[in-house]
Amino acid sequence: MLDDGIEPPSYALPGDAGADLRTTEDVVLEPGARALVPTGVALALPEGFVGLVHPRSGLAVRHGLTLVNTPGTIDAGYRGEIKVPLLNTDRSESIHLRRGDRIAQLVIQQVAQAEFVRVDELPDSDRGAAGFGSTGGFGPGQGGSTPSSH
Ligand SMILES: O=c1ccn([C@H]2C[C@H](O)[C@@H](COP(=O)(O)OP(=O)(O)OP(=O)(O)O)O2)c(=O)[nH]1
Ligand SMILES: [Mg+2]
Repeated sequence: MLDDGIEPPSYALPGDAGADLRTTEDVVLEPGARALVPTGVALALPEGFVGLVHPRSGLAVRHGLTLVNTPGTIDAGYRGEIKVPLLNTDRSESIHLRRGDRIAQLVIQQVAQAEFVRVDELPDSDRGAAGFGSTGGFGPGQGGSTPSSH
């Protein structure tokens, strides 16, 4: 920890995927504003792992708080302080965060590294090159389910 007054990342409940990260600073985010917020945490993740910084859904739903770059990528070799680019998506309410508040969550995963090579052709697949809504969306004419009217 880079800040002894701040709790290390912690899992709120046994089995949780995300360990909560806290802000070391009081922060006020005006509607639409963003701020790079320090967490007081620096890590040495083993090679082959990544830290992904995700928003907390409660703060997202209640206040519109999200991360500009969600999920943020913490490389295994990064030794600096984890910082979180917060964004207040609410159009009218500002968000007031206090030092020690849990602002985001860190999910640690194993990652594969690829070797990228040039080829003339790719092997066939069911999807092929179809994407970007090719299987349908929502609403009339989108090939998906139609929401009930209200
Ligand atoms: O939300 C984030 C995202 C990244 N980082 C740190 C850890 C990460 O290893 C480093 C680089 O992040 P990223 O690769 O996403 O940024 P970049 O713009 O590609 O910078 P770089 O050129 O340093 O890789 O910044 C954070 O502290 N918080
Ligand atoms: Mg990078």
